[in-house]
Amino acid sequence: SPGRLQDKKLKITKFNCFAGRVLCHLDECGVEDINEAVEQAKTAFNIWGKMSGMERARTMIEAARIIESRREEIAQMEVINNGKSITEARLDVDSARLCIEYFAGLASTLSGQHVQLPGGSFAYTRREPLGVCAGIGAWNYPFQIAAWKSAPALACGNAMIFKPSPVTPVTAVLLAEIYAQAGVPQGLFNVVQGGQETGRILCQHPDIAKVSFTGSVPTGKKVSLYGIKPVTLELGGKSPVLIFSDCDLENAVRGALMANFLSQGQVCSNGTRVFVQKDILPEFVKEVVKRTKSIEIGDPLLETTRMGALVSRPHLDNVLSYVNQAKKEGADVLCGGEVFLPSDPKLKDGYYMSPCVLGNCTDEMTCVKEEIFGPVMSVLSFETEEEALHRANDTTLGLAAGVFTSDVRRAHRVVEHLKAGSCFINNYNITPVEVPFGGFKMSGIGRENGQVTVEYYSQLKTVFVEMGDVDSLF
Ligand SMILES: NC(=O)c1ccc[n+]([C@@H]2O[C@H](COP(=O)([O-])OP(=O)(O)OC[C@H]3O[C@@H](n4cnc5c(N)ncnc54)[C@H](O)[C@@H]3O)[C@@H](O)[C@H]2O)c1
Ligand SMILES: O=CCc1c[nH]cn1
Repeated sequence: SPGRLQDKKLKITKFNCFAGRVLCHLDECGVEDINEAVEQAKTAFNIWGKMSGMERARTMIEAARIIESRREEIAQMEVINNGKSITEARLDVDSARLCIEYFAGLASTLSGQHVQLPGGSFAYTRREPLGVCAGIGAWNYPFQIAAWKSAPALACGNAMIFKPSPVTPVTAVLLAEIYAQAGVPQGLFNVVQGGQETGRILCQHPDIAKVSFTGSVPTGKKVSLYGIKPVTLELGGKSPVLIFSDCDLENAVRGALMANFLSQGQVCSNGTRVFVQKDILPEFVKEVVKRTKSIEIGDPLLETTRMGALVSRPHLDNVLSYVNQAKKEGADVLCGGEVFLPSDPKLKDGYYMSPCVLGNCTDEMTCVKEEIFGPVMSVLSFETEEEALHRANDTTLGLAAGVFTSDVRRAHRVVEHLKAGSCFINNYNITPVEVPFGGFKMSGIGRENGQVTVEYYSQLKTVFVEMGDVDSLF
């Protein structure tokens, strides 16, 4: 309601990441707005939660169809929202659509179990929705995260109130429009805008049954303490990629680039610690540096661009400060790591930098220990499999890990010992919606995508049915 929002004092200023200009101002939602969204969601849930899975699926499939028909418009809006290249933004829109299609397919499969008990009695289980769920998004995949959270929530019969990051507030609103156009009950998927205070109010609301959060470890810790309600936490990473000398080098180089430079390096699962077996290190580094230097940086709306702008000026400054710190600690900047000025004068205030490869890295360096969340790859060398595994696992995080080798036995032996929720063999950073995604250790709790996610958006009710008399002890 615009009338209500105009009363709010706190404002979000959204910048266009690739030109550095003010894009819009938004009012932060407060208690009243959130109460209103929750009331609407409860009303919608009373309708949606009672529908059959097939009925819900039909509406969700319509939402997926609308996304497909608006693909280019959403992708262009995501470029303005986030700064990533149009090529990647289109893939994000596709992933959002596929996720909605996938969970629409699962909606009618939700079922329980029948258990026979003595004397003809029996019990059965029912998988029931939780109610009104909160989704909190990070800024790196704004549209996709909103879909990855809402699709399983809605498929299981829940309502969702979604709060995007204030850094990228725009495209989640398009998803709300699309669900409404597809015919979900009014308020079933609503968007509230704001930062940490809005997020806190939303998560702590007594009628919010579950929180699904994507963001940093420190914020995730706060969210996990908000109350006795189920939480899914998709947090940060500092993931390792192990490149053995028996690998297909061409694929290992491609994999290392995919592990570091998608979305300007702003990907939670990025494999930023690249461990390379000593005997192939010179060859690997030469090829990685050559290809990194040839990455086309600039206007993210151009088809030829492969790296757009980082998400904000403060974030760019932070990433550059990590590169400086790495230099001070003895790493070699093999390429990049500098502010990039596009030739188009309209883009001169955008947040661009050249992708960076750091050589001569050691495990103690800040660039190897901390999540930089920018286009900075740290290359380390190792000699034995045992050593590489020990060093790869020597972190409090455990989101993802990769291994490149042609030895099938080594590949499976290594992933068995890697302490990470998503492991890749001879590839990196693919996220098909049919498979679960999520972290070990401090990288998170729970999973997104795949069949298992149904368990995180529903609750199991057990019903005991007595067919005889009550055998009372009294
Ligand atoms: N594992 C994953 O799937 C995944 C995906 C994307 C990003 N990430 C992680 O997210 C981080 C970058 O994103 P970010 O900077 O937006 O993270 P962030 O933790 O700063 O913010 C995430 C969201 O939480 C909200 N928030 C902040 N304080 C809150 C509070 N006290 N209560 C409730 N909500 C609050 C923010 O407004 C934002 O919407 C990185 O660490 C990255 O690894 C993880
Ligand atoms: O950023 C981490 C991986 C991901 C992609 N989409 C949502 N999360």
